[in-house]
Amino acid sequence: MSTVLETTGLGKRYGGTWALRDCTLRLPAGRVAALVGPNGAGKTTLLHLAVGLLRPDAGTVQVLGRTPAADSGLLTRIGFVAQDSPLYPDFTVPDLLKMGQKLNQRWDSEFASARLERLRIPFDRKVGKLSGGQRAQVALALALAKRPEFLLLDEPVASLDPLARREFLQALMGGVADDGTTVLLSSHLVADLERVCDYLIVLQESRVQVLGSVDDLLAEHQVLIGPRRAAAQASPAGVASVIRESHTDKQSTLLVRTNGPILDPAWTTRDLSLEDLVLAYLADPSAGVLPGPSPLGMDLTS
Ligand SMILES: Nc1ncnc2c1ncn2[C@@H]1O[C@H](COP(=O)(O)OP(=O)(O)OP(=O)(O)O)[C@@H](O)[C@H]1O
Repeated sequence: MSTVLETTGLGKRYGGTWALRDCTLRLPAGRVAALVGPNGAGKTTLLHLAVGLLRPDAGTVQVLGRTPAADSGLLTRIGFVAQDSPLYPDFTVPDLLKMGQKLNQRWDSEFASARLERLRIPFDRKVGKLSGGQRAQVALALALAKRPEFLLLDEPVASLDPLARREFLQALMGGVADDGTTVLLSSHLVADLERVCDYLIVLQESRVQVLGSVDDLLAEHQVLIGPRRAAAQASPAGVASVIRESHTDKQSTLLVRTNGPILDPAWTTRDLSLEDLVLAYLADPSAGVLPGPSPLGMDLTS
């Protein structure tokens, strides 16, 4: 399977502080990847390195087999919606559509106009006078109209109301499904991402903490509910590591990474949501799932 984004030991430093460090990851083509992590984890830095707005201080980054920042031809093949959807404030939507047409060979003007008309975005008003959510919709329409091979979005839904958020993500999926576009989408709204993303990258403290296909990650994690266990007690067979645990007087609830089936009848098992998984890892910066020979023999990178 071809690779759209590949980083090796990638790092970016501001003064003496690393904004992103030792970042090694591979995003296969056709994936819709969620990029999550707490404030300041390095998400925007990674996206800016990938689109060539920043140059690495360590390691390498390759997008579609090329080096961003050194290859301006790459810009015609990628779409980027930056945080807060910056657009020329004095331009109207038709101005932006005209500019997009001039600058992009594969530009789909009809798609962008139809989409923005359907969303009732005012065409006669300067975009600086649109609401934050309307600007986000304009920015997405412009990015999709490029028909990019790789689309990167930095917190695109943060300013949208819940209904608009759902519509935005549906439009995103509709817009990319036919073309097989690879998407990398940063957001704090993990529950929303669960519906649309099939790949997960968690950054924490400027490093990659979790990386892999959502299906594989959910398959190898489970919630176990059983009798209250003592602090030093061994985990049941099939548990590779306990990511998070909570206890009542009589009962323990463990979120675990497995390396085999849990057959001990004392424990009831339950699947977990992507949000549960992400929150558990974020709560424990020392835990991590990175590609390599996995306990279940799954290749987390494909
Ligand atoms: N221009 C800059 N100068 C100095 N430090 C910076 C600069 N940009 C980012 N940083 C620092 O780099 C780290 C990573 O920032 P980044 O914006 O990549 O995080 P983020 O995960 O996108 O955060 P958020 O979720 O808040 O948007 C932070 O500690 C931030 O303060």
